Amino acid sequence: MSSQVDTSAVAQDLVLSVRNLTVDYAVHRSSFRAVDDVSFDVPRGSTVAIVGESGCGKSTIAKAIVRLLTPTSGEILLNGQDIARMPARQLRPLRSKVQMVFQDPYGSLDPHLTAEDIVAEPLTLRGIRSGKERRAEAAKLIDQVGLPSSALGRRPAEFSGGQRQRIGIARALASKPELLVCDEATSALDVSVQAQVLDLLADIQRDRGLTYLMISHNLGVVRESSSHVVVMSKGKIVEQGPTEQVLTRPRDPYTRALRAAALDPLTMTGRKPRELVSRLNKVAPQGGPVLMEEAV
Ligand SMILES: Nc1ncnc2c1ncn2[C@@H]1O[C@H](COP(=O)(O)OP(=O)(O)OP(=O)(O)O)[C@@H](O)[C@H]1O
Repeated sequence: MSSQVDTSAVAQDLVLSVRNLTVDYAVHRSSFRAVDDVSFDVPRGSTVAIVGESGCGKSTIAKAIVRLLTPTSGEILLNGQDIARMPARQLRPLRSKVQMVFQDPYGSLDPHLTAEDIVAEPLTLRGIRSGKERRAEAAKLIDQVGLPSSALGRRPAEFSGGQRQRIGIARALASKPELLVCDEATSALDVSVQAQVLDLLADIQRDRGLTYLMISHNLGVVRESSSHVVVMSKGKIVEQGPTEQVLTRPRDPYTRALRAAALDPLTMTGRKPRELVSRLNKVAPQGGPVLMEEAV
């Protein structure tokens, strides 16, 4: 691992540049390639989305970026510095710069802690340790995500899904990150609540100049929130570019099939028609897992 800074990424003002990323999981005595030679850039202040069917490797990329796992090969340049295989000790001061908002607002918050404690936890990364300062900062963050101050003393079970996701966002903001990785951050929510959370994320981005990497299987969310999109299938990128262009004039047959599936009224009602699945499998790259019906 090199601690050198990549000057081309810095010159282009890329918060994140993922280059030739490959991730293998150990499975029994063998290994499974979940992400295969993936490269994309995330310019400062932008929102880049990664889209693709379940199992295509989206969360694995997210986990590699926040270093919940160490990739097999490739580079993850954060502000030009490769963190892909950086040792924990060196990584610690960079932890505050990248935060993650998880899919499941029910499972990702500690049920025993109050909203104040949850939001205050990452303040340690900024060296904020005094109780008074932590309480004041947590109150500010809770206000920024549109929750009343009375929320501070309540525990996760006392909130709705959308409110819980707001707490998750407040927690993610507490360390003053430069990059938020939102892994299916709205997919557990009702459509109207989903829109409110996306609006909140857009407001926060405007106010703070934050950069987002949005991971979603939902093309509607991708269209709504991102300027660039990376389309993945079976661990590989099949197409990437400006969101509007990729979604309105997809070049790759897989993207076209994904779009057709998203527009299909049967899919929108939650049913998984067999023919759509087989259509997606026909146009997906060779190798990797076969798309299951329930994955559409
Ligand atoms: N710890 C693991 N060990 C072995 N295989 C794994 C592990 N985690 C994920 N995989 C496999 O790697 C592939 C990619 O998984 P990943 O969770 O990244 O997909 P995804 O696109 O995020 O899917 P979803 O949208 O359902 O979350 C899948 O085939 C999955 O079964």
